[in-house]
Amino acid sequence: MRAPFGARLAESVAARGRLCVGIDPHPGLLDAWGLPQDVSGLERFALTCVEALAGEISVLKPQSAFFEAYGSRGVAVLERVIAESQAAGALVLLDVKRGDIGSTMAAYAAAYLGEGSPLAADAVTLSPFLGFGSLAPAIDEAERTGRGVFVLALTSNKEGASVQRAVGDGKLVAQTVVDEASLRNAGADPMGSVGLVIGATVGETGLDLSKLNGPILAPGVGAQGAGAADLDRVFGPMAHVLPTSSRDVLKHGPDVAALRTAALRARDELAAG
Ligand SMILES: O=C(O)c1cc(=O)[nH]c(=O)n1[C@@H]1O[C@H](COP(=O)(O)O)[C@@H](O)[C@H]1O
Repeated sequence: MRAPFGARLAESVAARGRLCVGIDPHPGLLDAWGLPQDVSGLERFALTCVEALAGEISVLKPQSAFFEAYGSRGVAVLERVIAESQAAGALVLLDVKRGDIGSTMAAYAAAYLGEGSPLAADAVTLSPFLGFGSLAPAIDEAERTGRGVFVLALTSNKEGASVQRAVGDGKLVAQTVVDEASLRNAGADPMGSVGLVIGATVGETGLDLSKLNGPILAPGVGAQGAGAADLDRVFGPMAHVLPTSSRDVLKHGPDVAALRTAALRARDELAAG
């Protein structure tokens, strides 16, 4: 039986440092790497990332859409990315941003978090905007299988604020997401397995994160403009913040050594102060 995701993440970050690298095979990056825009190019791109990063970086985050764009053969590449990254010791956070009514959410949970599913990762990204409670089947399944979830709270894009900073029941919608996640994580040691996504670009969060007891994925560093100073400004000395960067690291490929060096440099620059 797998240990809970929160414990596995804490252990991985202690050993490998706090950085998640996104595997986002943008068509423009395939071009820049001199690869064809077909399944063979996708496969070469993604497996080069795994070779360069999976033995060193604590979390890899493949973005599902870039694989789905190539149909079933692209999804087969995603399955290999998940399996080979895990075999090399990295945790895999599958970025699918799912959210649905509870009965179908259970089907997504089986696909991405269920034991024996070829697409099961260590954790997935979820969207709570059908109501946090609609995510219960996925959170329950993650808890059953030692996996985790990262729920969108304050996203890095500027359009997110119109929904996430809206006030309902006297508090920010994003605070409701924080509070629900905190309830699920209460009492877990060293932390729970229900993470949040809060962009490093969001400035003052206006959120009380003191009871979260879970990890925070912080996208927006690098290509979206945020850096180490922004992480400090947004999160202060909070524990369990996991910055994530995709294009700013990936642009250093296709050379395996150069890609690895760029990732390690980003990890060191973004290390907790
Ligand atoms: O959930 C995410 O990963 C995510 C949430 C968010 O608020 N903002 C955000 O950029 N992301 C993802 O993080 C990655 C950022 O990529 P770069 O901008 O190239 O570093 C993309 O895969 C986004 O989909």
